Amino acid sequence: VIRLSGAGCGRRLGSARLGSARGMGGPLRVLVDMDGVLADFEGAVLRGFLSKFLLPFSIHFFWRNGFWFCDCQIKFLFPAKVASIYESPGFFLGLDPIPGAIEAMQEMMLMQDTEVFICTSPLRKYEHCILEKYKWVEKHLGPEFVERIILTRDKTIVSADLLFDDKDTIRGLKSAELNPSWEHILFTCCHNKHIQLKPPCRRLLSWADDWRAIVESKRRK
Ligand SMILES: Cc1cn([C@H]2C[C@H](OP(=O)(O)O)[C@@H](CO)O2)c(=O)[nH]c1=O
Ligand SMILES: [Mg+2]
Repeated sequence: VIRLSGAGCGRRLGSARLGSARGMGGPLRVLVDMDGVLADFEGAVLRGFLSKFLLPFSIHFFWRNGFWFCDCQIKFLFPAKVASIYESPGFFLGLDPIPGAIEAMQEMMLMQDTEVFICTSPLRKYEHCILEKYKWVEKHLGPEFVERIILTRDKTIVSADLLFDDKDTIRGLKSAELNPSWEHILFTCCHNKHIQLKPPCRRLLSWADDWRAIVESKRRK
């Protein structure tokens, strides 16, 4: 294993491993984040906030006149109210799939020499989150994907070649791996689209973007 150090994408470059993330052999391993990549967390927060906390007419007025509140603003302005939305029963199960996500996962699952896992973190207040994430996967992707869920608060310790995740900085716990084995591909979401990535960090604009080229780029030369 040749360890490269270097910053980027909010994490240090992982080790440049010969072959795939597991040494010379084995299929290419792809981790796909759930919220913000497969399931539309941000859209549900925004809709939930608007329906639950009727915006005063004035904000509606601004709303109608183009002064949009995006989820980042409402999260900043009303954190407790926003938390009450995503901590409520049914929130995670009710999330809409991100456009193209289901089709992409089904295709990735069938790719030669490739294995895909859903790598997702639970909320600290996990009562509803965990079961509903599993139910969501079964509902939208089927039982074979439920077998492929990796639930962790620390994604840095999971060994893989690629991680598609909407978080700009993937932090682990105290024992976090400073050089995760995977390359983090930033999946574009409303909260990260303004971020200028430093090369060689890469971004996937949506599932309509060329995710297949990114996967193929990791195959052993
Ligand atoms: C609080 C919060 C959580 N989440 C998601 C991220 C994690 O899921 P995932 O790892 O699938 O992206 C989960 C726990 O933090 O909730 C958001 O996407 N936005 C938020 O504002
Ligand atoms: Mg996410």
